[in-house]
Amino acid sequence: METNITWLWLPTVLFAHAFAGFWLLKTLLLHDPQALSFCWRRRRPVSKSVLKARALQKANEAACAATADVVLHLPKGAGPKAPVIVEGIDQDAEDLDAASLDVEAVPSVDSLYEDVPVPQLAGNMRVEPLTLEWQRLGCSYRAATGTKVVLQDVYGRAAPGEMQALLGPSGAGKSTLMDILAQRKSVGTLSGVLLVGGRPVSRGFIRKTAYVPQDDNFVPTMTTMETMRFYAAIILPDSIGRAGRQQRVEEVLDAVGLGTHHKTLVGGVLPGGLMLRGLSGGERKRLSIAAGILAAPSVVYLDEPTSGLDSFAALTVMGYMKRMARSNGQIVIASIHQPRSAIWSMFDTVSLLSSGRLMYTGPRDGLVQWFASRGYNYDAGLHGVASDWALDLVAIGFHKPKRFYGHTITNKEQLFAASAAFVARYREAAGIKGEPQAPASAGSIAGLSGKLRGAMRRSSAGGSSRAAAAAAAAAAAAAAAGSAASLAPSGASSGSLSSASGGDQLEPAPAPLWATGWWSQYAACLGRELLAVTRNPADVAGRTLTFSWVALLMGLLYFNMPLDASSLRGRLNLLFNGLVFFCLMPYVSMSLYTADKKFYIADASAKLYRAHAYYAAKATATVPFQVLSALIFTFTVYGMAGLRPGAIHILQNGVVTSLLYVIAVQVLHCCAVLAPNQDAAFMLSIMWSTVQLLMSNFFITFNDLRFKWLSFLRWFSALYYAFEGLSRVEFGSAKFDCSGGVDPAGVTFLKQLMPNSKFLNLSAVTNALINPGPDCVADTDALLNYYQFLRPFKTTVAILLGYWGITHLLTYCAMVMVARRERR
Ligand SMILES: Nc1ncnc2c1ncn2[C@@H]1O[C@H](COP(=O)(O)OP(=O)(O)OP(=O)(O)O)[C@@H](O)[C@H]1O
Repeated sequence: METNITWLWLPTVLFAHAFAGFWLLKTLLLHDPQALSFCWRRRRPVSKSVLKARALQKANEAACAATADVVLHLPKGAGPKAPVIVEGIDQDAEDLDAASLDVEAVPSVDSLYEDVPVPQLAGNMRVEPLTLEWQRLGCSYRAATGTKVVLQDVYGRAAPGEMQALLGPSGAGKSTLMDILAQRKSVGTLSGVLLVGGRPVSRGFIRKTAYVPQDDNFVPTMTTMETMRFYAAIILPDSIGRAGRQQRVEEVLDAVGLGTHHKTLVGGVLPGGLMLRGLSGGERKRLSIAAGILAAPSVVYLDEPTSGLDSFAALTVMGYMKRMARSNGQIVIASIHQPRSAIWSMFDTVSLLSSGRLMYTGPRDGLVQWFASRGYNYDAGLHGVASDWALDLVAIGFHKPKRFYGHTITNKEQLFAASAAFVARYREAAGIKGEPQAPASAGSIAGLSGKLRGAMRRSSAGGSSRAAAAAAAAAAAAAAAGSAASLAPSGASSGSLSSASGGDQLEPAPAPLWATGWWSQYAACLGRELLAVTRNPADVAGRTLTFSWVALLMGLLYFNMPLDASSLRGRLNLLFNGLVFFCLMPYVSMSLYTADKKFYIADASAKLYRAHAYYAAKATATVPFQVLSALIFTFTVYGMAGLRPGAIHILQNGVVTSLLYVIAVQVLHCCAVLAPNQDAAFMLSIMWSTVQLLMSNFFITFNDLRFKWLSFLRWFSALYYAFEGLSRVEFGSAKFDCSGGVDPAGVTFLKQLMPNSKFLNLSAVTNALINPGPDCVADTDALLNYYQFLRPFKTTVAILLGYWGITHLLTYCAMVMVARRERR
């Protein structure tokens, strides 16, 4: 007798393959739009925006090529000291390079990049020029060996239109300082004062800043345009409107030279290890910058913007930033290693750190003068670019040949003495009274903003006046440089915002913490999640196929089970095996869950969106696909094996299996968030899975437990509840025909197992077992009683729903907690 339900499993299998094929094809076409060109040959019209972008790109390249010419075209026979003949040099660059390179000049940024467009601000967007000032900043961590001070007594200031370099050897504290300034620091004991426009920094200040990290946080399967639209939807205010957002995105992409790459995938390594071709390293960096400047921030922090770029790409990126800062009155603070001379000349001011101490802060050309006043002399012919020399000077722990370095800093004592001298000079010139900052003690680890705000309140109570702070900083910098140079950077002061960089502080307008509402954030995150899951071949498409193929295998093994008592064991085994598969299958996606965590932490540190908006979007985007996969598996196996007929039973089976699968996914996701790394996440998950299997009541019934009290573990086994639910659906109030009797092979086995049983050897007994009669009926409620599966189906579903809800709650709390703890 045919028991398999063809109308159920065959369409399910066909649908699964068509569904997975659809997403795979879409992904293929995204990677290679010409992949199906053998099917049709049609030239796609080039859109107006792409044509415009191509023209701009050409202009950009021409400007950059001109740069290359200027720098490379030395007069014939020119030696290292021969003058370079260029036109249009900038006075600052000339001063610097005369001193540092012993060449006449490096061309000015303005002359190099005058043709490169700086994006106009869309609609009613405007940059709010702000001054930034920090005093006595400190940071320490609790370590096994005691308190580890990584930043101490750091001062500085930045004015609108200024580009400031953060220099220092590895481990000097540059990233720590930048994290504090960008309000991203969430670990460690922090101290000091951060003033914006002379006022204590407020929560909303982060909306006026952009932090461009060294490693970006883009979804590899999204195009540049989709990526920018996501950021636009999150960080541009709702009032700009859809058209305004699109205009701004196009402008910024054009400006950073990505106007012709709207449809290029970002690319990179997908969670799971698949490598996607996409943007080059330099293009990714430009995309990071584009995302950073989208909302016209007042302050842009760049964490090592040139790392990983070739020197030409580095020059292009920094040249663009310089022009943007100057044109829009934005502050750019960039941590940087070994800038080439042309890039070094772009910086207006410098902060030099070493071992967490401030070695210098002030105008770029005051750096050499300050150290010269301390007896550390710079020889341009010998030492190269001044920044390289300064880095060498403050690096300790290495052998420094005297012939090359002359008088230099070689140990901590000398380093701390030089730092103390600079800080004392700075404080004296700024009129800052009181003791210098003591090392931040290892107190409780607090969130950055709370800690800083606390510190700022104390500072305000101390009567620090805004005007005095500004004037003091300027005076200090001038004094520190030992020259008449003012803090106002030459570039900024010559620009339209010169007044802003003088003594008057620009006060910030209050800003809300979030640029957009909950729904806008939810919609943007949902769109991004959908693109991420549907375009990753290992996600939706790969999982659908895996579910379908495993189901086909399982269905073939149990194909067409007879609808009588002889199939009872097979049915029970099949139900259990299917549930085990649902518990194990989420392991294949562990890399996706750990990648999600990394993504969220990075976005949370930039305060891009509300945690609940993100979480709700993630669940909305992923749960339907999870349920679909579970149903594809269930319907295929159910139909092929021929489980209990009836639509209601099929539906109830699907509800339970889907619930178990989403629970298993959620538990593994939670483990990935809680665990410090993927290995630990696997360990946690395996502990959970072991409890699921052992406490399912299948391998060992609770009645058979040696230590009965251990049966409390069943409350943690979602597999147990699901098994109970499925058993009730399959066997509840069912009557199975048993007229076929017990399999004769089984009876023979019993006889061999118990050779002394006289009763079994009676032929009447054997016959009764093999031929129990035509009216034999097996009441499967006895089976349910044996396993103590007595709960009503609805109760089981309610318990599974509650279990799922709790796992979501745990994951959400863990995610928020982890994001608070670690930001990088
Ligand atoms: N969470 C932490 N716990 C303990 N020490 C830390 C922590 N984060 C950073 N540090 C230490 O703080 C010091 C400064 O680190 P930071 O990353 O700011 O330096 P950096 O100048 O940016 O270095 P690099 O140029 O190599 O990136 C380093 O010694 C680093 O080991």
